[in-house]
Amino acid sequence: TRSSRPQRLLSVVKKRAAHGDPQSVISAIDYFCRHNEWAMNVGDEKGCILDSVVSELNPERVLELGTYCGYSTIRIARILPPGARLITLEFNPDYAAIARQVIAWAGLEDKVQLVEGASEDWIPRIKEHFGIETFDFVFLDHWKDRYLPDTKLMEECGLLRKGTVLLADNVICPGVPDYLQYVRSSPSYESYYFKSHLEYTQAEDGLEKSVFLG
Ligand SMILES: Nc1ncnc2c1ncn2CCOCCNC(=O)c1cc(-c2ccc(F)cc2)cc(O)c1O
Ligand SMILES: [Mg+2]
Repeated sequence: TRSSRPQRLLSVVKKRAAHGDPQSVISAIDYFCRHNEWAMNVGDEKGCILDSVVSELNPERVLELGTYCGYSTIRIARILPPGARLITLEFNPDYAAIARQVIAWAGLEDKVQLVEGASEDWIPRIKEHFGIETFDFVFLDHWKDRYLPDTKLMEECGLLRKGTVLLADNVICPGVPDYLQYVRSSPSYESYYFKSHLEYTQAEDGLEKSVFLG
């Protein structure tokens, strides 16, 4: 049967990117998705905004919701300080299997822990399972109707501290209206919208950066 889109992405990475070179993996994926076949990676334009938010924060403990093929996982992991750790949750086992190989090809497996399962099942177990108190940075890029309930769940589970930064992808396209309304009106968050475009297209999209105030 025909290969899957994630399988085609992995084969492009193995053919075009240098093993152990995260930037070449990022460039190979972006070239393929722009010129051959669109895929739902955060992409190069929003990816540069992601890079700037992460490098300004220098987070030690990072959570990513929604791994897909690991594109944003390696964008984040490649600029983390030594000793920093990224936990990424992926629901789809086929995506997870591809993401593990993409992360390994980039040589970043020591900084990344990929966990398979639904965010709502894993978020309440992160503290005791990973021995983590709170996260410094959370990247939301999973089911758009899970952004809000999972943010409230992270609050309830004490995974956020004063200053924790949430960065949400796709706040315009596909859109997360309930999440946006919450972080922009809640006194517990200071929010900022980075206007950009949907990956590899000219459609509007953007990232919402929200600082938890405790
Ligand atoms: N751990 C977990 N717990 C729960 N659920 C989980 C999970 N891990 C994964 N999932 C499942 C969902 O994963 C993928 C979510 N991402 C998107 O759907 C997405 C869609 C578009 C898009 C598509 C079509 C258009 F026309 C225009 C835009 C663009 C994007 O940038 C997107 O990120
Ligand atoms: Mg996305």
